[in-house]
Amino acid sequence: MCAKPVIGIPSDRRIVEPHPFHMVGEKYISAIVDGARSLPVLLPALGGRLPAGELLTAIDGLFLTGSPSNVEPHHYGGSPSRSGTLHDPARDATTLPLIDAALAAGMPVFAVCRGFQELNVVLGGSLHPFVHEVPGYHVHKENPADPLDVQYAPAHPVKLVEGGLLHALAGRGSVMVNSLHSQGIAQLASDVRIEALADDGLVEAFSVDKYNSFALAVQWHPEWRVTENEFSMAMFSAFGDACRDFAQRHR
Ligand SMILES: N[C@@H](CCC(=O)NCCCC(=O)O)C(=O)O
Repeated sequence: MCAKPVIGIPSDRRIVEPHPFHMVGEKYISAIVDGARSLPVLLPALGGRLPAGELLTAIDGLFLTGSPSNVEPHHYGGSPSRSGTLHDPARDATTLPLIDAALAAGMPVFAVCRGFQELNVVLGGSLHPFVHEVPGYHVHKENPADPLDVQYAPAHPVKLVEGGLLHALAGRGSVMVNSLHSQGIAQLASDVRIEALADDGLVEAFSVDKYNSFALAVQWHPEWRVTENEFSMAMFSAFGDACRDFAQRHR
């Protein structure tokens, strides 16, 4: 039986008074175990203290999670954030170079929510910090006062673009997705394939073909109760298979 691929999950750096911790939400870890059928390895948010090339030698795939923190706007030429915006510079300093190196190495990459936004920034795109304040766009963020089951419940449909990976995995042209984000794509990166659009026209998923590997980013949260959602399981299973193939070719 072939060994399971090892999938790196970069951590957030958060202060649990008075100490800094590096952490990943359990639902992301579970989705790699149960959906991708792979071994999750949490990567510390140490930035340049652990060069991206070194980290990549230990993994067969890269999974970028969501986070309440925003990518700092200086990474995409954006205006300074409003005061009180939560940032995580240690995560930015870790994930942005790591994504670039993983793509260049042809390593499979799967990105969710903040991870979706990071991938767009790495590939030259930009973000709206408050997409609901942009004329024409709907409110895409959750109500944090709601119970988690409500926050992560299906919130709006997305149109899956025919000929794309998600359309093939879903076997249909539209799915309902959850929605827990304030930021959204302003300028979509170049050389990517739009995979899904919200009914207000916001890009909700894209893939990257030019590196001849699995590189998929979605704005919603397929990790939420992954085993209960056939489409989510199909995404994580396809990602795990791509990582398995990468491991066999590179280990
Ligand atoms: N901060 C960004 C990204 C939002 C995001 O990832 N939300 C999920 C946080 C909780 C979780 O990990 O599920 C934005 O506001 O757009």
